[in-house]
Amino acid sequence: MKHRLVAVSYLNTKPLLYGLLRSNIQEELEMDLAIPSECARRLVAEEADIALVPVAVIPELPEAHIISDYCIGTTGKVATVCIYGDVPLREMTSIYLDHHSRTSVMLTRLLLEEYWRHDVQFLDAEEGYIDRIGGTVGGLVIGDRTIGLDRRFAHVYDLGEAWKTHTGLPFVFAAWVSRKPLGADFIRRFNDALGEGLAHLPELQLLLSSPDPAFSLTEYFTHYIDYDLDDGKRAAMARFLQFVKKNG
Ligand SMILES: C=C(O[C@@H]1C=C(C(=O)O)C=C[C@H]1O)C(=O)O
Repeated sequence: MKHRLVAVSYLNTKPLLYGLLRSNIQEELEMDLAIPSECARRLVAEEADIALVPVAVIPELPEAHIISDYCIGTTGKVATVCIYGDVPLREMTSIYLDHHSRTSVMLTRLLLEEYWRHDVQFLDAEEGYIDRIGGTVGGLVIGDRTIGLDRRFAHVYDLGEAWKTHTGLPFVFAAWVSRKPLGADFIRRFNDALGEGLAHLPELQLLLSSPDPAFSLTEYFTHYIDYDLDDGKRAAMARFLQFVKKNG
C-alpha cells in the first residue's frame, strides 16, 4: 500500500518534490499536487495520508504528526505572501482573503488585530478576485500569483516581514503532516530525500523557469523561503496556533 501524498503546487515546493523524485522513496508514494487550501481539505477528509499542509489546519485534525524537519517557512520577508492595494493599509476598508490559503488568512487577521490595529471587513475571494483589488479594497495574495504584483499595486505588505517585526520570530506557512504515526525508518528516508532536493538547487534550476525575469528563483529559494523547521520556527508555530485555536 502506497502512502497518498499531496503537496503544494507552487514553485516554493519544487526543491522538496525534486528530492522525493530523486529518491527511491517515491515508489512508496502516490504523489499529487494541489493549492494549499485543497491540500488541507484532502488531509482533513482522509483523502490523503501525508500532506504539505497550511499549519493553520493542524488544530482541525484529530491526530497530526509533523513528520519532517523541513517546511515552507521564512525568517523575515517571504516575497510571496503579501497584502496588495492602491492605498496604504490604514486607508483600506476591506481586504480579500485568498481562497488558496489557510495559514496566511489567519496571519492577516492576527496582524491586523495585534500589529496594525486596523479594523477592516474581510471579503471571501474566488478565482479572478485579484482584478477586483483597488480603491480602498486590498487583497491578500499568496504563492506564484504574487510574482509581478509588486509592479501593479502602489502598496505591498509582506506578511513574513510584518510577523517578524511584530514577534521577533520566523514563521511557518506549511509543514509535512501525517494523520497516522509512520515508522521511524520511513520518516528518516523521507527527510533524507527532502534534504537531497535542497542540496541540489542548481540542478533543479535547470528544470524550472521563473515566470518573471525580475523574480530570481535562486534568491527566492535561498533568501526568502527558509525550509528548516528549527526551534525558532516551532516556537513561532506554537504562538501562531494559539491565535488560530482562539479565533478559528
Ligand atoms: C510562502 C508561501 O506559503 C504558502 C502559504 C500557505 C497558506 O497561506 O495557507 C500555505 C502553503 C504555503 O505554500 C507561499 O506559497 O507563497
